[in-house]
Amino acid sequence: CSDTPPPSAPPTQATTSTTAAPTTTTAANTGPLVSVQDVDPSILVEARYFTDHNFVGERIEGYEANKCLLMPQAAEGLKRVQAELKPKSLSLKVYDCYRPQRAVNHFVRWAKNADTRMKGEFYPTLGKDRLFPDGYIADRSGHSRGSTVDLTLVAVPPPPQAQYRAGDALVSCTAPKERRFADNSVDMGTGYDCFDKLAHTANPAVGQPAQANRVLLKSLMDKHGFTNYAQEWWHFTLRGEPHPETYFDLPVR
Ligand SMILES: C[C@@H](N)C(=O)N[C@H](C)C(=O)O
Ligand SMILES: [Zn+2]
Repeated sequence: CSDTPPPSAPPTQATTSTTAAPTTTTAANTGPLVSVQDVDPSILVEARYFTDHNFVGERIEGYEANKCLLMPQAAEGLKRVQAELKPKSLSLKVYDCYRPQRAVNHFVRWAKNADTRMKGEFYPTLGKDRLFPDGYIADRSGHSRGSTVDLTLVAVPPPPQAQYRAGDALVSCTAPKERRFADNSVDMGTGYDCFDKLAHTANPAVGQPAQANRVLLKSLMDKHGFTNYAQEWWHFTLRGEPHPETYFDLPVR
C-alpha cells in the first residue's frame, strides 16, 4: 500500500504543537524529536533543503542545520535498517526527515511564483503547476509529523559527494546515473526529488541494478515498519506513527 498525501487547502499555520513539552534535553529545542545521528552516528545526512541543491534552488525556510530530526520511534527504525545494511557494505543516507510547516509553506509560495530555475534537474517533464496536484509535493506533509523520511542507499565506505553550486548547469534527474548530478548513492534509477513517472517506485522502465536497489530499500524499510509512497522511491512513513495528527513547526537546528 502507499502513503498517499492527503489533498487539502494550503494551511497558513501549523495546526500545533510547538507548545508540546520537550521530551529530550538537547541544547536546541527539538520538542519530542531526536537527531538521527544521536541514535545512529553511522547514518549519513545530506539535508538537501538546508542547501541550494533542491527543486526550489535555495535553502528552505526552517532548515538551520544539516540535521535529520525524527520521532524516536522512527529514528530507532532507521537504526535497525542500518544494522541490516552493514554486512552488505551499504549505509542509509537521509535527504529529508522532519520538515517544519514553515518549510511546507515556503514550497506552497514557491509553487505560485514564476521561478523555474531548477526545472531542468528536478521536474524536467512537468510544469511546476502540476507538482502539488500530481502528488509530488504535499501542502500537508507527513514529514511535518516527524515520522516520514526521504532516503537512499550509499556504498560503504561512501564515495566522495559532489557539491552543487548555485548556477551550475543542470542535468535531468531522469538521465542515466553517469550523466545526472553525481550523488554518491547507488543507482536508484533517478536522482532525489525527481518529479517524474520514472521515480515511481515500481516503474518497470527503470533498469537493473536500480530496480534491485529500490526493492532492497523498500523491503528493508517495510520490514522495520515503514511504508513507501508509490510515487517516490525515496519517501517512507512509519506505520503507527506517534503523532499522526500533529504538524510541527519547530525549526531544524
Ligand atoms: C517533496 C518531496 N521530497 C516529498 O516529500 N513529497 C511528499 C509528497 C511530501 O511533500 O510529503
Ligand atoms: Zn518525502
